[in-house]
Amino acid sequence: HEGLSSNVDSGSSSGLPSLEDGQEDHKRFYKKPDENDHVRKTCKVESGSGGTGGRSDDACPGKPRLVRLAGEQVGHVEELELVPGKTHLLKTINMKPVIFEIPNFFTSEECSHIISLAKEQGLHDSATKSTGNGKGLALRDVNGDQKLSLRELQLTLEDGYDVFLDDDDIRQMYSEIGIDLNSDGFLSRQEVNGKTIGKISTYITKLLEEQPIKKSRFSEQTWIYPDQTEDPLVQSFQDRISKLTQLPQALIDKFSYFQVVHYGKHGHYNAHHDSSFIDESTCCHLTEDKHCRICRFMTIMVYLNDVEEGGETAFPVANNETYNTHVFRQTGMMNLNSRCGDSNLKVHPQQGKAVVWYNHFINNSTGWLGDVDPFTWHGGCPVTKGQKWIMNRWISVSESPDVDLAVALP
Ligand SMILES: O=C(O)CCC(=O)C(=O)O
Ligand SMILES: [Fe+2]
Repeated sequence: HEGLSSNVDSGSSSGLPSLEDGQEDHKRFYKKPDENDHVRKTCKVESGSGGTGGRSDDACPGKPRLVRLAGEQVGHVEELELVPGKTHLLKTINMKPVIFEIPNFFTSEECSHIISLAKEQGLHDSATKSTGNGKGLALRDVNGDQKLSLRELQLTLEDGYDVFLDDDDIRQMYSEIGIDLNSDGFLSRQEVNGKTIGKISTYITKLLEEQPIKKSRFSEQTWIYPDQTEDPLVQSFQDRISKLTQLPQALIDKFSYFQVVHYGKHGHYNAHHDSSFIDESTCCHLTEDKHCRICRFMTIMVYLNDVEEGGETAFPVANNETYNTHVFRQTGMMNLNSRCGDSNLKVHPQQGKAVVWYNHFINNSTGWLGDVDPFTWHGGCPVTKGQKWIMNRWISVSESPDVDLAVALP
């Protein structure tokens, strides 16, 4: 069976490196604003870039760079003309990580229109990770005491199945499948045998069918592909994104699809990063290629309705000076379904409002995709009354401008 002691939670074994694991960009980024060299306010769009040129900056003419809007400070407001003849306000609501709000990014008619497009297409249950067959389940004896506590079993399942259980759920499972016979709340080496993982696996698969609320993400979704629709709003959305982000048009055009998500009662999405940590050994996703990791430089999320109660977007570690990945995970803070109240920042849903943030820093030497900003952990709090509709638009970027900007568009 799986060796209990060999699965110490080292953060990186779970695919979630700690801040210490090579996270350098955040240290550079979150220093005094005047020393901040990641935000290039001086760079200009090259004339005639026509979808292939990137942005350059005065210090480095001709070299394309990604750009991040500075934010300046909480409360800062900038006027933007995202739609001809209309003014939108870009409000800085947080600096670590940098988060913006744009009220009325969509009108209420536009929101309803997008909801109808999604309904016409039909929505499907959202899944984050496949529930697997339990074969890869790595028992997480975090403290190395050769037995698994209730919390350690929860962590094991959070990794293996994307299911978030509490102590009572685990006890119930033990009693139903007949393990932990002495009911001490620990699984010792003697209590774990070759059949244990299979029994747990079967139990969890059934439980998720019966109680989807235990999933990491409880919602339904669909994707809308602008290049497959003549819809004028979808085209105008592309335009707004381009004006807002000031990123090369090629990036905006390349992955233009967006996701519409619907949460019913108890719908939620536990804390996650929208992108993946840099890993030299894997490619950034350029297509739906499952081998590559997801690289989403930026998130633009829009609330499509007013939620009667709950459904805030929570940033549990925003501004947390003592943030540490291991502590965050092990204390169950990812579980927004039950811990939303402990979040440092919560954005209230409001129809038409966009929330915008950068999942990555800019790598200072390449000018392109840098580390993930670990402070961007976020998720959707449970909807306690009514329902919630959102749309997600991610700006995907690979490690290199040569790849991203060279793509000839049809
Ligand atoms: O529902 C929310 O407020 C957050 C959704 C989210 O983070 C996502 O879909 O990636
Ligand atoms: Fe997200």
